[in-house]
Amino acid sequence: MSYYISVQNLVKKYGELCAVDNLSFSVNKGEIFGLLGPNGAGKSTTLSVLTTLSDFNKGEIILNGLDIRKDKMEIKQLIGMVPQDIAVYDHLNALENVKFFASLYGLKGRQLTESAKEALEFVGLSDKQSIKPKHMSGGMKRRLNIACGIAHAPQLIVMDEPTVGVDTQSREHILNSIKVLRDRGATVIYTSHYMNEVEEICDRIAIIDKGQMVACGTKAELVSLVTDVQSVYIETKLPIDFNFEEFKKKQMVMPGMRALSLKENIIRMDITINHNHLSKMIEQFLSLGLPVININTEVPNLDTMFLTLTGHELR
Ligand SMILES: Nc1ncnc2c1ncn2[C@@H]1O[C@H](COP(=O)(O)OP(=O)(O)OP(=O)(O)O)[C@@H](O)[C@H]1O
Repeated sequence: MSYYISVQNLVKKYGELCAVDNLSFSVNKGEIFGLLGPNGAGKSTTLSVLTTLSDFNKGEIILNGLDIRKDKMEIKQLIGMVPQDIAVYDHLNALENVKFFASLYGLKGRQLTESAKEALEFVGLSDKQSIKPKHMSGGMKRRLNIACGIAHAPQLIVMDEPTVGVDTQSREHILNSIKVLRDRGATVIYTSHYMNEVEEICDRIAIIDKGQMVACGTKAELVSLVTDVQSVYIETKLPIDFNFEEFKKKQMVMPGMRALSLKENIIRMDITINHNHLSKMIEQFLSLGLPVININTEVPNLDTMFLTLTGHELR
């Protein structure tokens, strides 16, 4: 299988400090690929190497069939970078800012203006074209930062913590926009230390810590590295003569069932993820005359996974 991006044994040092330590991963075309890790894990450094902004000590990076050491200029043209620190000019208004960045990629004249306006519309700032960044909220500035990185319609969009310090509305807007960019065919690399964001939008996730790869895969694949069991809580109304031990004996023969327990009117079932057939469980409850009042599923999250694999919390 050929990947859109292949990073092999990447090493990047700052003096004695090895910020990226023999990192390897691949990104498919058209996916949102998340780089997740605590502060100082090496995410920004990896992005700055990938976007050709920094050199590296060892390793091989192939992007769209091009070698990053040999084909830097061609690779630059494919990329749109949304940096962690907002990089817009205070003396330019929103439209002028976006036009400035898009012009660096060769856009000119009417095409430049149209692309810049489209990018502003895309991030929900079309009515703010003539506003300067200093008169914008943090969330608006973040969205302008994104417009500046995408106006030239790059194949690869690299976003370094694009939601830091934004209000909920802007955050939702940004996350939805990223999915739309992916659905339009762009490949997105997204870094964050917000676990829930990465879980929500990324197709695959690489978890890095101290410059090294901890694990890489879809959320389900990552979670399955540490556990294959999830808990299902079914709230019911138990008859006075309900015999839990008998009920348990019957349920335990179900494929994948690991444990059952009862607390008040809630029955907890620990079942392997690939055997979690909710409809069958509901049928069984109903056939025994037990109404299903509420169902909750506790899926192990990436927090648990990170803690289990590294021995410390993500933050
Ligand atoms: N220009 C630099 N010179 C020296 N050390 C650096 C430089 N940039 C980063 N580092 C160090 O390299 C390590 C990795 O930093 P990096 O910024 O890549 O991590 P990160 O995962 O992006 O963290 P954050 O989430 O805080 O941005 C850290 O120990 C950091 O202090």
